[in-house]
Amino acid sequence: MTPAAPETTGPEPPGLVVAAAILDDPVRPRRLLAARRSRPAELAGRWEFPGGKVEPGEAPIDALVREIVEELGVMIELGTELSDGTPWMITPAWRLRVWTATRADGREPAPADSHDQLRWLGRAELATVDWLPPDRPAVRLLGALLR
Ligand SMILES: Nc1nc2c([nH]c(=O)n2[C@H]2C[C@H](O)[C@@H](COP(=O)(O)OP(=O)(O)OP(=O)(O)O)O2)c(=O)[nH]1
Repeated sequence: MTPAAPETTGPEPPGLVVAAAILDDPVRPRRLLAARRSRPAELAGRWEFPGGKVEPGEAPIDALVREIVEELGVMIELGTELSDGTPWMITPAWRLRVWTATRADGREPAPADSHDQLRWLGRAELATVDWLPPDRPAVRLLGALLR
């Protein structure tokens, strides 16, 4: 019988990417904010939910609020988690969690370094941008949420 491998040599747990599906209104959402990546080269031009990687020791929700301030210059208030306990796979090493959100201050989101374009998409426009593949299940759920 092969002895069990010591736990310390087990695979690393996947890292977590957190992202926000920012809606124009918390009660009657009609539009979703999509962001076009400006980097790295292999992802530039693809559309996503703004967000980023959770740092070691950081709570996912804190990471998400931090990333949105850095990337768009706005404070958000989080709604429900679309991934609902089952993060979506990005690669074997990375998982994606997505929350709905709305703006908590009166500011209009503006792209910094990570994105070169933002677009508020209505339900009928959701399929008009080239979403990163891991985002597509969330985009489908949002299609049912928008009026
Ligand atoms: N931010 C974001 N990343 C996504 C989404 N969907 C998806 O597959 N990803 C992938 C793209 C990247 O490989 C990875 C996130 O990397 P990132 O570059 O946004 O993270 P970060 O801001 O923390 O930047 P860094 O530490 O890599 O410089 O997850 C999404 O909706 N939002």
